[in-house]
Amino acid sequence: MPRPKATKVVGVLALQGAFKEHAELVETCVHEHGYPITVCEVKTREELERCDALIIPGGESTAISLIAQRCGLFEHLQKFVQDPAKAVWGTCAGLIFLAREITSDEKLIRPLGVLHVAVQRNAFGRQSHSFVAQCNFSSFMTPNKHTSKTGPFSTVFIRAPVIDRVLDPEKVQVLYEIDTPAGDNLVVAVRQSNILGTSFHPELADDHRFHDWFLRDFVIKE
Ligand SMILES: NC(=O)CC[C@H](N)C(=O)O
Repeated sequence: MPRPKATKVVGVLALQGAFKEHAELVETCVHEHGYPITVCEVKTREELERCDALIIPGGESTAISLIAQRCGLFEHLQKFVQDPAKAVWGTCAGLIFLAREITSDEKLIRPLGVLHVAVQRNAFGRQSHSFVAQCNFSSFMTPNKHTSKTGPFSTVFIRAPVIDRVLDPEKVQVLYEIDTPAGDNLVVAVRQSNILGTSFHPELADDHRFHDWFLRDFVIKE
């Protein structure tokens, strides 16, 4: 069935990881604000080709990369993420998969290489070192004037990477850093034009403000 012209298709790469949670939060935003958006899971080239935007979820970057190569999707994903007309968001393993360089275990994973950053996997330690930080994203996240929720965002970090180095500061904007007890500032969110990368998992919070901002600023561009 032909879709109305203005409708955008947001795909969630569904090879491995927390793709259902992302799709649910996109649905919640669409339901609440009536955006002209449909969401679909992406496992094949045909599904990818229908999309205007792609979310690459957290999970295991080695698995996502391997499955993408084995099922023949890797080259199509590479082409998609390099297209400036497409919106792209990688969370956690998705960020690693988008990166140009991986500074740890680099032989295990072939990244898409589009985001001009070097990332370090598992930068905060093991699964048991997972944590939730209260982050205030108001410096970059334009508020939705139709929602009343404000204040810090409960931000989930699970075996999260950090952005060790920005390889091209002209292209990549640092959006957010967190402070460690040791006094370091670690980069955990960046933007490169139409591409967003976050170390953390907004899809695991009971809060859809991050998804709502991505849909407004990257997909609909209102
Ligand atoms: N929560 C996550 O996505 C973890 C990412 C995982 N540490 C990896 O390297 O892929």
